[in-house]
Amino acid sequence: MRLRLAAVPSTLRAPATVSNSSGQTPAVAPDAARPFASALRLARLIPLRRTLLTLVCLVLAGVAEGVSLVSLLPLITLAGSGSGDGGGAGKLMAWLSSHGLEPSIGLFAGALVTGVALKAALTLVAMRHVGRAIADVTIAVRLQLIEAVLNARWGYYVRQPVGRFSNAIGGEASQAGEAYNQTAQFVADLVQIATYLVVVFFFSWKVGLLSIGVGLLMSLTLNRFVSIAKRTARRQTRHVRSMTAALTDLLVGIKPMKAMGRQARFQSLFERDAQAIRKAQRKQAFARHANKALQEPILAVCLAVGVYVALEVWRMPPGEVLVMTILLARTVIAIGKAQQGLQQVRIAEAGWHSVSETIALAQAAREHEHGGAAPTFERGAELSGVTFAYEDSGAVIRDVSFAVPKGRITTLTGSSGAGKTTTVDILLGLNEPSSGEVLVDGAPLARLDLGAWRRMTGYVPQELTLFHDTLLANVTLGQPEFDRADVERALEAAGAAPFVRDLPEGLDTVVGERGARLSGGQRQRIAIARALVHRPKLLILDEATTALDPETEANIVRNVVALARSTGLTVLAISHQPAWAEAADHVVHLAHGGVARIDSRA
Ligand SMILES: Nc1ncnc2c1ncn2[C@@H]1O[C@H](COP(=O)(O)OP(=O)(O)OP(=O)(O)O)[C@@H](O)[C@H]1O
Repeated sequence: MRLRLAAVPSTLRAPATVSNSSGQTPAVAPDAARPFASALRLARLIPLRRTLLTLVCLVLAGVAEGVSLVSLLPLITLAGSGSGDGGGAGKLMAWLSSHGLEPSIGLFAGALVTGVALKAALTLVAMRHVGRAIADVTIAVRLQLIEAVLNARWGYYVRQPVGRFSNAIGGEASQAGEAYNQTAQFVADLVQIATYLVVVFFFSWKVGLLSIGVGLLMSLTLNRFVSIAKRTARRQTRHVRSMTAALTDLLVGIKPMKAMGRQARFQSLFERDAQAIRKAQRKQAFARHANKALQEPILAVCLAVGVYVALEVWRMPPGEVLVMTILLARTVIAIGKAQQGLQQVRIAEAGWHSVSETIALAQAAREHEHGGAAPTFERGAELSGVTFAYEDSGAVIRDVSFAVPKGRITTLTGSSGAGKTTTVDILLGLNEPSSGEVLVDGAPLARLDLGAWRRMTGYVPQELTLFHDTLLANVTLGQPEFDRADVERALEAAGAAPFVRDLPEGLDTVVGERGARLSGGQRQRIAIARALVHRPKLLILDEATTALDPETEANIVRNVVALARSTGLTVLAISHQPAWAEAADHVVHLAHGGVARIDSRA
């Protein structure tokens, strides 16, 4: 089954950037100022062997290209004059002769062709590894994000706009792969430049220095466009993230807006982001083209100066000057290509930085579910003197104490905002009390295995969400250990069996986006079945029957009471409905954040 990440509460207008609970960007957030830092962090996501193999292939490709370049000068010299001279070509031919290799056009032409062919083959192998690495990086980032997000504390979800995750898992994760790709290309460009420089220095240190000077001049002149591309890419990523978050929120709550004909108003919300994205894209395109376009004039000027200096000042032989010109041109072109590559790295990094910030924030909010003692549930649970305050607010509940005895039905009631849901969240360990404690069979929840405790419970929230999937998958939550018989038993207890039987496709009916193809009451009954299918020891219902007619509600209450009496199921129901108060063994009245009174059945 394909269940999506559960929708979580979010604000309509998402902030463009987020911080952790203390308002700080976490220490693990990427530092874009350090060159190659991002590439190293990306490389850690894939096997080291692959990165090393890629680097080795690139370096060997550089050596092969060096061999072909070194062969070029004597080849031209031999073709022109038939003999070597006192320059670099002459030295090379003398060295070859002293090692028993007779310099000839055939030898150098063979070396040239072999070098070029080897370079092409090795580059192909390197890029094949890069291709695999891109796929590995992208999937590793996605899995890391999913793992981090699913294991974060409850408070984290409340603060995050859900669209941030959709954006991160899609476009931004792909950009992480692209950042790796561009960095690999950039490294290949650097190896090529190094090869050219070695060859140039081999023939003439003066031309070597000239090449470095030209390269530096080109880098300094064009670096501004790299910075512009980096800045605009980051701005674009931020606004796309903000836009996606806002649109996701809007779509989740589109029904009332459509019903009231107010959706058009919200279009203006996207205007600011759309304008900012347009501006950033324009600037980025300009920076990319300017970087490319300015390289040719710089190259032409440098070549003209270089040829003039070589011929008129250094009085180099014309054959050698011709080869040097070729080498200088290729070096400068390679530097220009590397400059463009760096620009692409900076652009792709923006998405990678954004997704890694999302991962870092989720990891910083990691919940440690496991590690404590395995809980038992023989006597029941208890809140003992619990006080709790949300961030930046006063205490929502104060000194709350009551028991949820095993096999009994406890109803929690109180006015809106009294703190009922907050209390249940504390019982489930979703929120930690500021003082006081939750006890399960007398053991503090803080010392128990939270995951095991939660697996003992069935929970139906106030704002329930069904997934765009079949009824079967919605009840089992995709867990294969539950068969159709388990699901039918749960549907029966939840009072959903009759309407499911009437559906043409029964359990295989797809319920639509957030269960939109079912009525509110039908959705509630499916959610109750979902909470019962794994035979929990504690069933928590947060206003779970509010959408039902009194008869259907009474039927469900009867079923749940029968389950409690026959199986020892413990029930905690938040409800204002008389049916739950009448069925309860204990009714806990919350008022102004405290327990006003507890009514117990004689
Ligand atoms: N995530 C949150 N951050 C800050 N304040 C919150 C948060 N959730 C709830 N509150 C506040 O805590 C108080 C109690 O909310 P809670 O949802 O527990 O009330 P309730 O009794 O369940 O209300 P209702 O019957 O309306 O569902 C309210 O004042 C609410 O505004």
